[in-house]
Amino acid sequence: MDAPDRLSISATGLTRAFRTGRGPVEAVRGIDLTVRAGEILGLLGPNGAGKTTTLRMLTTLLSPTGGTATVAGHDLARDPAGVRRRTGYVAQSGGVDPTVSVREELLTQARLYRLRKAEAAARLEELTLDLGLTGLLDRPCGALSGGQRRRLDLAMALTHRPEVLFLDEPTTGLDPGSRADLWDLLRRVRAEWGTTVVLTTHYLDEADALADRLVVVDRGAVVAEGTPAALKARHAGSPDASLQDAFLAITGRTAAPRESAPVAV
Ligand SMILES: Nc1ncnc2c1ncn2[C@@H]1O[C@H](COP(=O)(O)OP(=O)(O)OP(=O)(O)O)[C@@H](O)[C@H]1O
Repeated sequence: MDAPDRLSISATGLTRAFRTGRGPVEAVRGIDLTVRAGEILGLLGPNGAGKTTTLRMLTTLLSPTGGTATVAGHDLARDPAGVRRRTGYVAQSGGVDPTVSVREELLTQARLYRLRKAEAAARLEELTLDLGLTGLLDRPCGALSGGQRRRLDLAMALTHRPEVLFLDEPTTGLDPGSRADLWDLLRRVRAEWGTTVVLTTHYLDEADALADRLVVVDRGAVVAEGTPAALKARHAGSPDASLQDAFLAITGRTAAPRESAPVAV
């Protein structure tokens, strides 16, 4: 595996403002971030904190309006193609074609990354086994369950063996069993390939169980960072306290996703 101190991501003053009809929105205001190779980093924050905007910048989908970053050894502004070659991204809602089979979708992805035919077939077999997609290859993507669909999204993002994998709320909407399966998968990907993983989540149990280190973002800026135990000790009084309490102390809000807001009956 990589030397422990090698950095996969180093961002300084990363900023993104949007112009809107109601004036400028500063979605991300000067985020500094370092992620070590092989680390699993959890990006937490209340709704609208700037997590997705940060991931979209680090994956080259959105240009920063300020700041610099190096991702997997490539400069974000000077070499976006280099960044794209070495990173994978699972967005909140992946764009697979519901009518196309899982096999076809994976092979198309392999072609997009210019894998040769034999290489693509070998990678397909490997990813199918690793991500538990055996038996699903001839199914249309639209017929997959939520958990199966996330595994396909993950397989697609891993097709080109990226050094860094970005995941935006990968387990939102999954049942507890499928969530735990995905955590195991991510741990396995990291262990086998040394992949660096950066994920956003609103589930604090997930952040606690999976992430080596957490960065809490609020109103576009980093407001706390550390291991789950360190954040609990520093902000909730004890390493055995709950991450919910630490998050509440840091941001003044709960981490609940928008759709889980209480519904009046
Ligand atoms: N294209 C855009 N145009 C205008 N404002 C935007 C745009 N994209 C994001 N924003 C705003 O930037 C802020 C940060 O949004 P972002 O989606 O990054 O937050 P988030 O932390 O991912 O939130 P959530 O947890 O709800 O997904 C929000 O106020 C959002 O409304």
